[in-house]
Amino acid sequence: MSEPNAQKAFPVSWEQLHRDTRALTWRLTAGERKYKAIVCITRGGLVPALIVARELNIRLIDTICIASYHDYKEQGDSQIMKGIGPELAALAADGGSEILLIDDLVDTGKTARIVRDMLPKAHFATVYAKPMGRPLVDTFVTEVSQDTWIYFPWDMGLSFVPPIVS
Ligand SMILES: O=P(O)(O)OC[C@H]1O[C@H](OP(=O)(O)OP(=O)(O)O)[C@H](O)[C@@H]1O
Ligand code: HPA
Ligand SMILES: [Mg+2]
Repeated sequence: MSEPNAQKAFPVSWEQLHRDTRALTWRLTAGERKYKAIVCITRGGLVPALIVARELNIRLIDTICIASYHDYKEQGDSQIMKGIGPELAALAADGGSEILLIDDLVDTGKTARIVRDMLPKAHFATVYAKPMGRPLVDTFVTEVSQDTWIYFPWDMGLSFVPPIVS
């Protein structure tokens, strides 16, 4: 689990996230598997899922709603607020072999473990991964160290930066 005072910061712009998610999609197309539906883990998986769905021309998209970080950077108990819907019941029946699970990142792997238990045969893809969660992900793009905090564009805004030399 990331500490509140992670040593390193890894800020990601909208453009970089778009590029990295496209790179994730290229990796996904390198395999033989074809997917009939995307299940994204809210909320962080929503933006990557949009981009992957557009690139793979998948229009059947569902969510698993999990909240595990209730305060800024502090991990609380995981809470499943919504599972997959009845429309995907047939696809989920064999464990989800034709389902692509998408999240923005794996950190400790706690969220990944929950969704893997729900859909053990689904392909689990994230844009970013930290070492603790990495073994739980099938495909990802960029690994950062465990003591790095990834700042997503929806959590940031433009602000003044003081000069290096003042
Ligand atoms: O590997 P873990 O230690 O479980 O951490 C990874 C999860 O934490 C974040 O979600 P969060 O629960 O903060 O909710 P959010 O997606 O709504 O921001 C992130 O989007 C992943 O889903
Ligand atoms: O590094 C992170 N950044 C943003 N959200 C997160 N949730 C778990 N780890 C992270
Ligand atoms: Mg999340």
